[in-house]
Amino acid sequence: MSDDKHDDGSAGPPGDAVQDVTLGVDEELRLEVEGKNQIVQVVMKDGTAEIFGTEMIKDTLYQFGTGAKIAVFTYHGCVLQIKGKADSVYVAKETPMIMYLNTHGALETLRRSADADGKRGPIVLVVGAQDVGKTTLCRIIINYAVRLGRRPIYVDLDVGQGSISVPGTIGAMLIERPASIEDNGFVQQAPLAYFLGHKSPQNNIPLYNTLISKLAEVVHERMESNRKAKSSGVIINTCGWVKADGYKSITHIAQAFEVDVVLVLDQERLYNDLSRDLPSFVKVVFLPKSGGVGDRSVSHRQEARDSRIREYFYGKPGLQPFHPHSFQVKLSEYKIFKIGAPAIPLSCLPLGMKGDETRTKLVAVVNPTAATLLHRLLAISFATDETQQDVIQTNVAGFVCVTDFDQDKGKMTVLSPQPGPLPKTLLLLSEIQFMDAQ
Ligand SMILES: Nc1ncnc2c1ncn2[C@@H]1O[C@H](COP(=O)(O)OP(=O)(O)OP(=O)(O)O)[C@@H](O)[C@H]1O
Repeated sequence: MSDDKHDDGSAGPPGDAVQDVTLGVDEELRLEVEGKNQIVQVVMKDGTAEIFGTEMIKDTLYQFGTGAKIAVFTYHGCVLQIKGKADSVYVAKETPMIMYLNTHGALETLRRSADADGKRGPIVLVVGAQDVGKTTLCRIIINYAVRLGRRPIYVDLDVGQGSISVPGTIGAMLIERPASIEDNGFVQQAPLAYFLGHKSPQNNIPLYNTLISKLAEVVHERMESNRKAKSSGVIINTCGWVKADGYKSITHIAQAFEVDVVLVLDQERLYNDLSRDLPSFVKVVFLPKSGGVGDRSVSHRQEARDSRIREYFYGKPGLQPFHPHSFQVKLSEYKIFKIGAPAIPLSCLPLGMKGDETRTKLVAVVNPTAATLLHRLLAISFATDETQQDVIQTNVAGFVCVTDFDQDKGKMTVLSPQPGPLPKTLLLLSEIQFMDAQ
């Protein structure tokens, strides 16, 4: 790596170091930005390169802010210019990218035969422990498919990070163009989101499994109604919950979505267990993780969750900002529910009732207090009647955050992406909190 400083007058904080980096065939530059308010700029000056499957455009400036952890990979070699102070910048010669590309090639073969036979394209499940690069692998193979003109459906079941809506939801969306490099994700067009209300599926497993079955049903319907989506198939991202109930949940997902291919990242035991337990027509494939993916601490995950919610309301930092609205709503005009009564010992349940049933029960939040609502996210449900079945199995329109509560006046102030009034009157209380410190 050469490290020559120069001052060409282009964008970037003055006085920052400029590095020119030449990458050879199949090499990757890994870059991490940790410091507060730090920005690193990357320009590809020559050759070809991509960031998690999205092609970089020559002589275009890409900016990465605090928390960015990216890899610029090249199949044919390139020259990059990096400006600004990154906390870690290094070139890796060993990457699993060729294996990921081959996986894409195999999926593309399945898509081609689906096209020819008028059948469904591959339904692919990506599994592995936490922090092995599942979301990144999904992004790479979706980008490769979209670059060939495919329109796959992306399903995100990772409630902890919630890349399709906010944390605490699972969802799906049709992908029509590659992920944005700077926005660090796919453009959200009419995403379909279902409400769990917890940051981990373990907090309400029966509800999580019910939502998965419902989402699978809707995704299958959407595939049938869109020829291109049908042959392009589905890519499903999961959370890193792989043991005991987590393993059962993976097999439930595989069954509900009628998965054809499972990509197991990094864990041989999981690969062996799934190869043994899933039907023989399901192809289970083991893939190594990238050396660039590192473990994230609990606090780092919490920060990632907070910044995902902040982005939902305010947009990505440093990029085109959103302008959320803040307004008061009268509590008497809305009905607030939470899903799931506390678990009751089996011996105390009425005859014939299963323990699981209490966990999907709709519980009205009557006379809420500041302690119940303040800083909580509320989902706005599209449900048209207040039956448990309808509310649980209906997708949500979006979210607001309660920023103030006036018990005497019976009003709360909400932060909302849209101006008031709220489009629906049925609200669902999430356990997830957000401190609006803009
Ligand atoms: N090759 C790479 N080089 C550097 N950073 C990478 C690379 N691949 C992925 N990352 C970064 O590693 C972090 C974790 O990756 P990712 O979110 O894909 O893991 P995950 O398994 O989905 O995590 P989770 O368990 O939270 O679902 C992300 O910030 C991602 O940008």
